[in-house]
Amino acid sequence: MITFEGAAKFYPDGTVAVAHLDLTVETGKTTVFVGPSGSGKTTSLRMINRMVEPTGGTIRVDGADIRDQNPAQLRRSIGYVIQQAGLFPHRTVLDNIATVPLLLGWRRSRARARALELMDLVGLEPAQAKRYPHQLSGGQQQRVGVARALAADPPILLMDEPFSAVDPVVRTSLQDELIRLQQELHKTIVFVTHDIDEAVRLGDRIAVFRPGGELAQYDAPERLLAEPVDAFVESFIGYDRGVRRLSFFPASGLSLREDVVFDDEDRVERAQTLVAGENEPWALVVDAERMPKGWVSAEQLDRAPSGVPLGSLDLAPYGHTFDVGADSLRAALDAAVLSPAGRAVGVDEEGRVVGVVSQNDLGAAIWSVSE
Ligand SMILES: Nc1ncnc2c1ncn2[C@@H]1O[C@H](COP(=O)(O)OP(=O)(O)OP(=O)(O)O)[C@@H](O)[C@H]1O
Repeated sequence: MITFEGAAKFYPDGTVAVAHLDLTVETGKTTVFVGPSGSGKTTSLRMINRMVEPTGGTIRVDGADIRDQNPAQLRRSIGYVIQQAGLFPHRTVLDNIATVPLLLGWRRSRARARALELMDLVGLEPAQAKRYPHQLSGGQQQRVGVARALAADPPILLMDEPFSAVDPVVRTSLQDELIRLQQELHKTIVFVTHDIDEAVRLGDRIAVFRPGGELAQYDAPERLLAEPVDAFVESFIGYDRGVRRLSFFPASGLSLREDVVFDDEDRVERAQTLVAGENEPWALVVDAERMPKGWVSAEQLDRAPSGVPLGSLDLAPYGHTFDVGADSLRAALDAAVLSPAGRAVGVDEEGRVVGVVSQNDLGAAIWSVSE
C-alpha cells in the first residue's frame, strides 16, 4: 500500500506542482492518475520513488516513510516505465532488461535467464534479445521497457504515460498485455495518462487531478463515469461518459431473438411468413454451422420469387458481432450501431450466432442500467 499524507511539491519559482495530496494506492491493484497537462500527475508519481523530493507531507510504502530509505535502494525495489521506454541505446534488449538484476549483484547467467523469461512474458521473441533498441518498433520498445521494470520482480510498478508514443492499434494491444500481465502478477501499479479511455480500461481506481495539483476525484471507473463530483471532472471525462459506462455491464443479460435467424438453405417463404407476422424489417441468415452470413430485409423477401433458398439472395453484410458471454453492453450497442439492420448479432465464443438483439430490447437494457 502506498499512502500520500498531505504530500506536496512546491518549486522555488512559486509553482505548485502538487498542492496537498491525500490518497491511498491499494496493494495489488492498478491505480491511474489522470488529468490535464501540468496537473501534477508525474510529480506525484515520481515522489513515490524519490525522483522528486516532496516539499511537504509524508509518503509511505507499506507503512514505512520513504524519507527513511536510501533513494537508490528504493528505486531498485520499484519498477519504473516511461514514455518511449527510455532504453539504453547502446545495450542489447537482453542487457537492457537485465539492468536492475545486475545492479542488485545477480550473476550474469541468472540475470540473462531472467531477462529471457521476461521477454516471453511480455510477448517478445527470443530472436530479438540481441537487437538494439533502435532495431525495434515503438511497441516492442515499450514491451522491453515493461520487461526491464519487472526484471527484479518489484512489488510496485510506476508507469508514466508508457503507451502514449505508439499508434492507437499498438496502444490497445499493449493495454491488453498489461491487463493480462496484471491478472497474473498482481503488482501495485501506478499509471499516469492523459487519456481517460486508457484510465477506464486499466484502472481499478482512478485519481482525477485538476490544474494546480489538486485531486478532484478518486473512485472506481464505474463510479467516476456514473457520478463525476463536479463540472471539471464531468467535462474532463467527456460527453460520451454514458456510453463508456456501458462497458461495465455485461451483454449476457440481453434477451436474444432466435426466431428471426434463418438457415441459408431455408426457402424465402419460411422467412416471409415469420418476418411479416412479427412485423420485423430484417432477418439474419446463417450457414449450417450457424456462422452469420448476412441480413435480408422484409422488402427483399417480398420481392423474392418463392422457392429460392435464402442464401442465394443478395445479403447485406452482418457487420460486427458481439460475444454474448464475454462482451459488454457497449460492445452490443456498437454492433447494433454499425449494423446495416440496426440490430446486433450475438455470437458464442466460437462465433456461432446465438440470436439477434432488437433496438427495443437493447434500448430497454441500456435504460435499466442508466436509472
Ligand atoms: N523542475 C521544475 N521547476 C518548476 N516547475 C516544475 C518543475 N517540474 C515540474 N514543474 C511544474 O509542475 C507542474 C506539474 O507538473 P507535472 O509534470 O507533474 O504535471 P503532469 O500532470 O504530469 O503534466 P503532463 O501531463 O504534461 O506530463 C507543472 O506546472 C510543471 O510545469
